[in-house]
Amino acid sequence: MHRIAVIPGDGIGPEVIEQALLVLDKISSKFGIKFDYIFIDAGGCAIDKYGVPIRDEDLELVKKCEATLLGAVGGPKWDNLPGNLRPEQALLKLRGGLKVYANLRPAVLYDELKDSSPLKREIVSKGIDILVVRELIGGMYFGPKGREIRNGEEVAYDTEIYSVSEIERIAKVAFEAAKKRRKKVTSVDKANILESSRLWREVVSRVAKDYPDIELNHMYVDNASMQLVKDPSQFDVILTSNMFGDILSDEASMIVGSIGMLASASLGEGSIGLYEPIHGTAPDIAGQDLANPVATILSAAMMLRYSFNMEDAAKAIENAVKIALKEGYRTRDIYTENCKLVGTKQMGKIICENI
Ligand SMILES: NC(=O)c1ccc[n+]([C@@H]2O[C@H](COP(=O)([O-])OP(=O)(O)OC[C@H]3O[C@@H](n4cnc5c(N)ncnc54)[C@H](O)[C@@H]3O)[C@@H](O)[C@H]2O)c1
Ligand SMILES: CC(C)[C@H](C(=O)O)[C@@H](O)C(=O)O
Ligand SMILES: [Mg+2]
Repeated sequence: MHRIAVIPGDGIGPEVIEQALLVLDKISSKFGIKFDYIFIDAGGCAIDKYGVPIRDEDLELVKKCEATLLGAVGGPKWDNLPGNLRPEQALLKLRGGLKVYANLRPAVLYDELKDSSPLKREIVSKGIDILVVRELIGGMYFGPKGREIRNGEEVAYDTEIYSVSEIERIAKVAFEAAKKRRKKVTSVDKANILESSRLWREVVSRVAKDYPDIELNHMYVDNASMQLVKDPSQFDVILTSNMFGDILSDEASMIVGSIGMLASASLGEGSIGLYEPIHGTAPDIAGQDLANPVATILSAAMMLRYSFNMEDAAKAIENAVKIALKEGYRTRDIYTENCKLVGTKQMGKIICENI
């Protein structure tokens, strides 16, 4: 029996979570393992219900679970609330509270989706298989921030701050991951301008000495965002900060077809993990059965792999997704000519049947 906190959230969150749970139910019956789901309100729906993005007691409940599966939070309805009361605060509280400092975001281009990538054939034909390792509980998201009056006018600030130990632990995650992959780490920073990036670069170079078999290169974030569309095949593991990782992972998702395909795992020291698609609540398509549930379904697969050590079950899900794509099923975001257009629910059903 594995206890999972399930946080559907807002917008398309509940729609994609519903499909991921159907997939987990199928895994449960195939692999003879029980999942105990604890449903928790967080995000805009919790603000409506309780007046806060996530209640303290719910955060404590989450901490007692082995893993958390989250849809997405936020939406225009809550956009004008003060920063500390916005739905997105729930995410930061969860990530910080669970101390999941390593956010793994794999961007893999499936052969079947080469036409869904906006990049030219000659670029995608070299293949794309990138793991973005994003630091998740430091940097500008968590540094000192505020508003005050200076020289008679209002100013606002957020602070990018990283300690040696924070950089060391995330760098180790990237190098360890590279060992099992193509043995290359590209550390992305802005060391030509930011002091925090200069420390980042120094520490990453130091950690690299413990990994002589791994090739390390450093790249400025502006160049990295350009190189990602020019020649994505040059990247294996991208190691970067919270803010740069947020931005680069959305870019990485589009070059492999759609943000609706990208899963993520957020891990700390133990096996407890937070699993969520990298996309948001997609208010423009919410409630219309248009969302691609694959990112959330693949996040559930990552949960089985990293928190429950169920490699076979994780592979069964990943394989079921590949078969659905091979058979030509596509949600609207990845649809190309001559494929079979399906909605959120049907995509989930087909993936379940393929397990
Ligand atoms: N992890 C999270 O909970 C999370 C992540 C990102 C954004 N958000 C929040 O979501 C809200 C909307 O943000 P946004 O519009 O900038 O980003 P978004 O990721 O929600 O949407 C961006 C675009 O991608 C499309 N899209 C996203 N997911 C999709 C899917 N599964 N299938 C098909 N198309 C998909 C949307 O329709 C939209 O056109 C904001 O409140 C934001 O703060 C939450
Ligand atoms: C909603 C927001 C707080 C979040 C982030 O910036 O981390 C999202 O964009 C993501 O990528 O998970
Ligand atoms: Mg993001």
